[in-house]
Amino acid sequence: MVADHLAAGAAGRFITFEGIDGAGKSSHIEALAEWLRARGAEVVLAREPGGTPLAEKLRALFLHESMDPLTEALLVFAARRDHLHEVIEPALARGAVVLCDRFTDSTFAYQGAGRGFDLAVLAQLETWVQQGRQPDLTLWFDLDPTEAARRRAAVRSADRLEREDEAFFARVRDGYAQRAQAAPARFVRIDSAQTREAVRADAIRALASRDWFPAADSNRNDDDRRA
Ligand SMILES: Nc1ncnc2c1ncn2[C@@H]1O[C@H](COP(=O)(O)OP(=O)(O)O)[C@@H](O)[C@H]1O
Ligand SMILES: Cc1cn([C@H]2C[C@H](O)[C@@H](COP(=O)(O)OP(=O)(O)O)O2)c(=O)[nH]c1=O
Repeated sequence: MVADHLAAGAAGRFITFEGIDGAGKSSHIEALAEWLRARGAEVVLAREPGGTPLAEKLRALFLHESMDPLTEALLVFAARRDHLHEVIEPALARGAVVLCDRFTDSTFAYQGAGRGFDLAVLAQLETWVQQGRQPDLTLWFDLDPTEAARRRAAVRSADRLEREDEAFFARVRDGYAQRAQAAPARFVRIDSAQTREAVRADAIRALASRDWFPAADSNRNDDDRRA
């Protein structure tokens, strides 16, 4: 059970990456993982929907089959439940840093704000599935939908959600803004219209500002430093 891990006192950090498709979040996850490893962290890379064999099967259904918004929500939360149980909670319990490409803010933004699905039902599913688990930090890569569509078109063919129009992505973006406003201590907004280098620097600054990850040198004890 998820709750068993929580009861054991999870020591790790759970960091999520959010934004509309094409905003640039996936481009920076590996660099942030390297930054964390340089500070001695065990890093677990994850994505949603997906991250376990079962959740990856649900991801394939979710991305390629038509379905109504409740079915979408149930599928992503089913995948999330398996992912939490099999990967995220055990990793946090052993002190790892989990970097997850999308999590429940995506559900509120896409199924809630984008599709117009009932936010109260999503909140109920969130409670059942997560049992109190929330990200410690969420990096929101924020980009204008027109520019995001341009970036996507340059590099990949669209899946079912990416074929939605710009009005849909404008609503999804508003959905993120609402989630950020409701949880300002957890969210850091990153201006993704900047160059890749500037976006990466902002993302690293957001991690560094938390004081959770001391530089490798400061892990040494005083005797080491005097030597
Ligand atoms: N700051 C940036 N400026 C211009 N292009 C970018 C920037 N960041 C990412 N890209 C490009 O935009 C595309 C989408 O980026 P990606 O990281 O896959 O977005 P996401 O994971 O948010 O959907 C990729 O081709 C990527 O190289
Ligand atoms: C996690 C999640 C993703 N999604 C959507 C957002 C994306 O369009 C799609 C797959 O996410 P992702 O693999 O992150 O796509 P990308 O690399 O293009 O950002 O699933 C939801 O609609 N609800 C959710 O709860």
